[in-house]
Amino acid sequence: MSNFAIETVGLNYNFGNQTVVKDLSLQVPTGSIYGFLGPNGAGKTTTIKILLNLLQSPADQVFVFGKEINSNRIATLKRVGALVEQPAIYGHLTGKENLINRCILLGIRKSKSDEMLALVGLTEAANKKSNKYSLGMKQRLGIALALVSDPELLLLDEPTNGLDPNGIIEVRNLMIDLATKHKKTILVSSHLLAEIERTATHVGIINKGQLLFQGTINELHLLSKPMLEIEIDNIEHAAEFLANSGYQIADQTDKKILIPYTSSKDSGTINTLLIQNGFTVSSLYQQRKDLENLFLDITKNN
Ligand SMILES: Nc1ncnc2c1ncn2[C@@H]1O[C@H](COP(=O)(O)OP(=O)(O)OP(=O)(O)O)[C@@H](O)[C@H]1O
Repeated sequence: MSNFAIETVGLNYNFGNQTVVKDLSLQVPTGSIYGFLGPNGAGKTTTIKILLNLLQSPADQVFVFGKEINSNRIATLKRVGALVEQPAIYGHLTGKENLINRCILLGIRKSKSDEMLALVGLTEAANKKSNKYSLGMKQRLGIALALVSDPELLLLDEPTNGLDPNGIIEVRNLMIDLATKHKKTILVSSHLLAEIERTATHVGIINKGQLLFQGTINELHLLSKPMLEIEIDNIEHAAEFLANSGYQIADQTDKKILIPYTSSKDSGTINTLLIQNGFTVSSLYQQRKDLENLFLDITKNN
């Protein structure tokens, strides 16, 4: 049996004469949180719709749980839950009523609704009309609806899009819980590198329908080394001092010096060293890369 919950083999997909997915070979390990990262229009939603057989792929290019999707549609999709675009919620019903509705539709005992509410942290809001829910609560209800059938695999298309910081944290923690405590495999799409870095164990990066990188989150970090950004006075002397102390200067502006980030302990040591030698350090932090910089790193490394 394949170790991949999802495997695509040279997948191609066109809308008319526009090719939106090109030779895409995804490998999503069972039990992973796979961050599917790419800018708007990269082809993420199209790929997710293909994985759900909402768009039909050519034969023998998409395998879910090791089975070809087109010829095993019903059996495979029974094991998959999804949240694509807006969650299908009846606003005039409470969260619990929405879930009971789904249980009835799927022929599942109604008491499952309480388990799902607890799982996504909505027990207290169970009897509130869902149109009174915050966006984060609505997303969590959407995920609960996708979980009613107890799927092994969850496909979440930009689940934190449009959420406030609290909502983002709620959804993020829920994904981590589902993967670690409930052993779900999760494919989650996003256009934000920082978002994926906080949850994913594995990453696939797509641009213009093509896979640029695929690997573990650690492999991604090796490829795209984080930097320590030091804002400091007397910049020329500080850079010279750091270089003489054995640190590699990766970049320098008139206010900041960048050196490769190693650990928070090393950052502390550098801070102490600079202060003891008479420099004033205004800030010192690990620079976060955005997707654009990551693309540059990947292209350089290839
Ligand atoms: N139904 C459709 N008909 C024609 N073209 C489409 C259709 N759906 C998507 N596209 C085009 O396919 C390309 C990929 O879109 P897709 O929605 O898959 O990207 P995405 O990575 O999910 O981006 P976003 O985050 O903006 O949704 C885009 O150029 C889009 O305009």
